[in-house]
Amino acid sequence: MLFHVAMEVRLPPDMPAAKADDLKARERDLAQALQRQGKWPHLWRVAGRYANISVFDVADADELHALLSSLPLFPYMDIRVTALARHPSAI
Ligand SMILES: O=C(O)CC1=CCC(=O)O1
Repeated sequence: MLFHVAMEVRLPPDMPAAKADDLKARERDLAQALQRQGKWPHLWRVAGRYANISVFDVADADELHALLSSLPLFPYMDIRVTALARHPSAI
């Protein structure tokens, strides 16, 4: 099942740089593992914002929630999820 996921990252301005760097490094490692597994087939930067547009390919909303909530940056992200269904005109 495909989900469109929009993530906006909002790190507290007073977060120590070392903590932010650690969170970002762990986020990258997990994101790249999920990409290699085929569960995160699209990851795009939104130009001009600390945000991304992603597509996840997972079994269901429960798996998506488990993945998203395991992301190190999860506590600092505003996440909007849209479930995708096949368009009847898509070829
Ligand atoms: O930088 C972001 O948009 C947040 C993020 C998601 C996966 C990743 O590596 O960073």
